[in-house]
Amino acid sequence: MTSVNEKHPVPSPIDDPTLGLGSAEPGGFPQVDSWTLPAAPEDDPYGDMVANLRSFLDHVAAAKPDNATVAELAGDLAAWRARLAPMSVSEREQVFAHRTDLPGRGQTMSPNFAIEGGDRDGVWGTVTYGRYYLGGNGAVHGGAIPLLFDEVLGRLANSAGRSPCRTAYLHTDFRAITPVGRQLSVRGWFVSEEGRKRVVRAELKDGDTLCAEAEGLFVALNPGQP
Ligand SMILES: CCCCCCCCCCCC(=O)SCCNC(=O)CCNC(=O)[C@H](O)C(C)(C)COP(=O)(O)OP(=O)(O)OC[C@H]1O[C@@H](n2cnc3c(N)ncnc32)[C@H](O)[C@@H]1OP(=O)(O)O
Repeated sequence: MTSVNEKHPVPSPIDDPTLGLGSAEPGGFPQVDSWTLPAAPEDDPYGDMVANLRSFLDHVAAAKPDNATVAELAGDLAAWRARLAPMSVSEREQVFAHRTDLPGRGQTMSPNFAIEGGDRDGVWGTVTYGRYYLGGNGAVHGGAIPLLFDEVLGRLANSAGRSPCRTAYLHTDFRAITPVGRQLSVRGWFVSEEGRKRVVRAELKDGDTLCAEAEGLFVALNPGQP
């Protein structure tokens, strides 16, 4: 299946052979061993590219471009898609979301969580939601907040030499609107760890205002579980 756009047909992800994931990997994603993150190298084109990609998405969301600009952009994007398609690799080899030394883990799907510190029991840092995450009337989209919590708590629950685990539930309470374009503080901490079950909580604050809080249960994977 392709898009209706004649000039730059876009294959559906289902039909695009360059987007295959490679072989399934029991045990899930690579582990995060510690919050003591290595410093990103000074000359880091990947980090630079991801930062620009995030900013690009914010500008796409904020702009009201004329048709000529939109057509030119569509052409540029189509050219980049064609250039990247032959470079597609398996999940284990991909760079996107595997750069734990970069803010936001070097990806653009979840909000740009910048870690300030952490230990075996907790993690803290900041996040600034760009215009891309706008739900309406200055507030962040409600779905983008659990996305942040899953990222923060998922990393915490998988950290410090713990075995890989997955989110079983993630309960979010929205206490006040979460503003777009402000630096917010984020904190996640362990509540309990019993057998395979890891209960963790997190909060998102704008200054002293509690915007949202969450509790997650992460269950350690048994051998062979995807
Ligand atoms: C560089 C890379 C960085 C890596 C950094 C990565 C950061 C991002 C991390 C993102 C993490 C994700 O989003 S992971 C993706 C979203 N999650 C998923 O896709 C998970 C889908 N669900 C599952 O696969 C499964 O349901 C599991 C594995 C969670 C659990 O299944 P299971 O293994 O069969 O275990 P099961 O016996 O059911 O449950 C074990 C115990 O947990 C309890 N339990 C299980 N589910 C629940 C529940 N929803 N609510 C209450 N309790 C529950 C059971 O009652 C039981 O308690 P008791 O009887 O023992 O007392």
